[in-house]
Amino acid sequence: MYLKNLSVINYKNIGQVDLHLSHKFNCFIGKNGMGKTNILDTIYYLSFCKSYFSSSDKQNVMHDESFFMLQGTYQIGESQEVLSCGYKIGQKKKFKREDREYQKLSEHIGLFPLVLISPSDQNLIQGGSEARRKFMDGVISQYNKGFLHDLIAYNRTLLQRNQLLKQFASQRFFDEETLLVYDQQLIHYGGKIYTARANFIETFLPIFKKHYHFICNGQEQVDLIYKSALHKSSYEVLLKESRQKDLAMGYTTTGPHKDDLELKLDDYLMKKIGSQGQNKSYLISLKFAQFDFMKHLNKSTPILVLDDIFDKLDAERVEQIIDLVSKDDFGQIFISDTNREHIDQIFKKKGADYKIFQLDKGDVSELDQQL
Ligand SMILES: Nc1ncnc2c1ncn2[C@@H]1O[C@H](COP(=O)(O)OP(=O)(O)OP(=O)(O)O)[C@@H](O)[C@H]1O
Repeated sequence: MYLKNLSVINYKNIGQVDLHLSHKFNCFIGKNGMGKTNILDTIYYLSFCKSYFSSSDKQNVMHDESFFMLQGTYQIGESQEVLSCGYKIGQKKKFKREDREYQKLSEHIGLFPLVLISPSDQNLIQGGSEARRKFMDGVISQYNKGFLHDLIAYNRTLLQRNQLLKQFASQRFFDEETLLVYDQQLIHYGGKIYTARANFIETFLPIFKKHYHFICNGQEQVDLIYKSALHKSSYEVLLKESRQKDLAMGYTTTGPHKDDLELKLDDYLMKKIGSQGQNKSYLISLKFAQFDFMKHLNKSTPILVLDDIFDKLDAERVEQIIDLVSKDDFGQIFISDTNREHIDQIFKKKGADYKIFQLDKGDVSELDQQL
């Protein structure tokens, strides 16, 4: 599957654009703030029915305009499919596959798989544990349909249990029976979440290591360690042990909602010692492993979107990455960069099929390839 044509009207600073794309590499180059990320975001949007960067659709409409339109024509084997999304400020967005409008946008997720890597993903390494739980849960949800349901049920129960604990504290009473009902539900769903995450990391780790080794040319050792209080005791025991603490604090202090994924580089915490280039290589390897996972599960090669990933990487690592994604394991790739020189040279060397587009204040023009 690949995106053959892309049309955009009024999406952020992109006024009107119609692009015919390469089935392999498409590079968007231009100075800072010209709209490279915005174009990549429209491609993400067509796969996920939302922007990667802004949670409100109103923010995605070009200033002083009232709507945006996106349309993508995908080549899938011998046939073509058109996805389109229209949003008018103040109205519900309309997302269509061919001419059929989705009633539930969740039906669309996963059908046009895509993996995006952006500088904002650094949060996965530098941020708190929530970002890493989200990453694990996001990948698991793509292949384990029951997982999302368990996660939602767990979070809902957690919220209710926390409200109850707060009530106990503020109204100075204690109702063990109700607390135990919530405990039973947390134990049920929490146990499933824990098992799913543990199994996931076991399978994911060797794939991640393989990618990191390739990118850094085998010079550094990496590890991912799933941290959970449930390693030591059952959730039932943990909840009993922490009850007094929970009552004092007014919230649930232990459980899978506190899990983390420790990211290690040569036995040290990545967050503490990673250079900017190592951080980037780490992030790319995590996302490439996610790509492998999705490809295997969907039996369809995801589109890969690389937003500004080469900055801070040395020439050797850039070449290793391009080498890797040039292989047939990867399908269509979108890249943004401020500098065309190395991109042209590397693709020439690889003999890859590619197109280069120049972004200038939201206008896009296709450039001739350099000889
Ligand atoms: N709703 C909007 N309407 C008009 N312009 C917008 C809107 N939202 C964002 N912009 C503009 O989009 C530009 C940023 O575009 P983008 O993030 O795609 O840049 P970029 O080319 O990726 O830059 P960099 O190389 O710095 O990452 C900014 O100039 C910003 O003002």
